[in-house]
Amino acid sequence: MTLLLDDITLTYPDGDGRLTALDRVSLEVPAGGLTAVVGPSGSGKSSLLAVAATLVTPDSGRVLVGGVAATGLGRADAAALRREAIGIVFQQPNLLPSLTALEQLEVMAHLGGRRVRGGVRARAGELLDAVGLGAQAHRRPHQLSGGQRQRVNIARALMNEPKVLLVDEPTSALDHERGAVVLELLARLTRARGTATVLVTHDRGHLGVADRVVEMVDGHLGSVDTRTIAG
Ligand SMILES: Nc1ncnc2c1ncn2[C@@H]1O[C@H](COP(=O)(O)OP(=O)(O)OP(=O)(O)O)[C@@H](O)[C@H]1O
Repeated sequence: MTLLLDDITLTYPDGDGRLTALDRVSLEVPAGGLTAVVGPSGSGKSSLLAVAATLVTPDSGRVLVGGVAATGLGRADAAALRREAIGIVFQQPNLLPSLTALEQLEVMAHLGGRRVRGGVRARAGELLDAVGLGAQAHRRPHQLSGGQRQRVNIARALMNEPKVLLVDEPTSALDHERGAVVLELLARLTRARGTATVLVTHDRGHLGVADRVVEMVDGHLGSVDTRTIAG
């Protein structure tokens, strides 16, 4: 199993007590699988992604990335694991304004501190082709549409060949049609590149692209029958 969350409990300080954001949550995502997480506001979806990304340490439970324990690591080891094995796509692309699409990807490889097979530039160009932006490789963010920026964001997250791809509301700034293009792309890349992908989304209209849909309710995770929410 490429991403395994095992019996995760996460609490936050809340006045005199603690608020339980994740209550004994377990989730398995295989290589090449896309799991969508839906659920009401405040149900714990972002907390789940933050724990999977090793950005937040749970009170109890284990996170395994490619069979390697990601919980209980020191700060430096957790940062190295994130750089090498985890790609993160946030809601807002946060591209660097002065860099071209190609350069946004190249920077990631240098931050990763390792040689990318076939050369950094070649890989960046290949990923931009894969997200349909080969012709826009030399444009800066202000010369791209919102959907195109989000596609650069996804390509950038894949630059260091992560095992796990964590994606938070990638379509929130896009209309339905452009959102559909981004999610179909995500599903295709997940299968082609064998990432274990977790997608948090409010948008139930596009869940057909997922292999599996789970629902967070009040910190608990349950399965959803996609046939009941398709369309
Ligand atoms: N840093 C924090 N400190 C205290 N409480 C927090 C913190 N972050 C989140 N929470 C609380 O934990 C619960 C889960 O929040 P979380 O952000 O994971 O939900 P969500 O499902 O992602 O919500 P949304 O869809 O609105 O983004 C909420 O009750 C929230 O208020």
